[in-house]
Amino acid sequence: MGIVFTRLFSSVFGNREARILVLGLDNAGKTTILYRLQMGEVVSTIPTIGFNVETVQYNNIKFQVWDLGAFAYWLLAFNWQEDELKGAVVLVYANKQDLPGALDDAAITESLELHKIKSRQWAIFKTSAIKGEGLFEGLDWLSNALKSKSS
Ligand SMILES: Nc1nc2c(ncn2[C@@H]2O[C@H](COP(=O)(O)OP(=O)(O)OP(=O)(O)O)[C@@H](O)[C@H]2O)c(=O)[nH]1
Ligand SMILES: [Mg+2]
Repeated sequence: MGIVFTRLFSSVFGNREARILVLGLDNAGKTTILYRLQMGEVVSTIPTIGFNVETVQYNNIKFQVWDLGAFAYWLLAFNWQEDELKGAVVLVYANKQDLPGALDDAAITESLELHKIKSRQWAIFKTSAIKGEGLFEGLDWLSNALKSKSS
């Protein structure tokens, strides 16, 4: 897995490429979000075994999205090097906002201690992958953050 993350983004014929590593608790909605972004539809999912890699083109940026199941995440944790994520920006989706009792963005910021991140750009967006809400707002932020870094 090591070589996969060596290049976070590069220019390809005027379009940019970025890699997104999707991390989250089991059942959080990672795979649903991935397919919602890619196809604009809700697909039924089963727990991810291994990983999914899909490409999402948005705002002139081609995002290669790595959605890891628990085992792939475990493998990665032992294999990745710090500098492979150097310069990475952090986008947090506070998903399942359509469910009663979902934590809002302020509560999640506090529990993940996002406010303590000083060395990277980060942002949090409330989303409902089922309803298709908030996801592209997050990608807008991400593409602007990547553009401002590389200009
Ligand atoms: N109500 C609600 N359900 C959601 C939302 N997003 C995902 N789900 C449901 O949550 C369940 C788990 O979604 P997945 O996308 O498989 O979650 P995952 O994070 O990929 O799970 P693992 O692969 O097991 O780590 C599925 O039944 C989804 O339909 C959401 O925004 N709202
Ligand atoms: Mg999954």
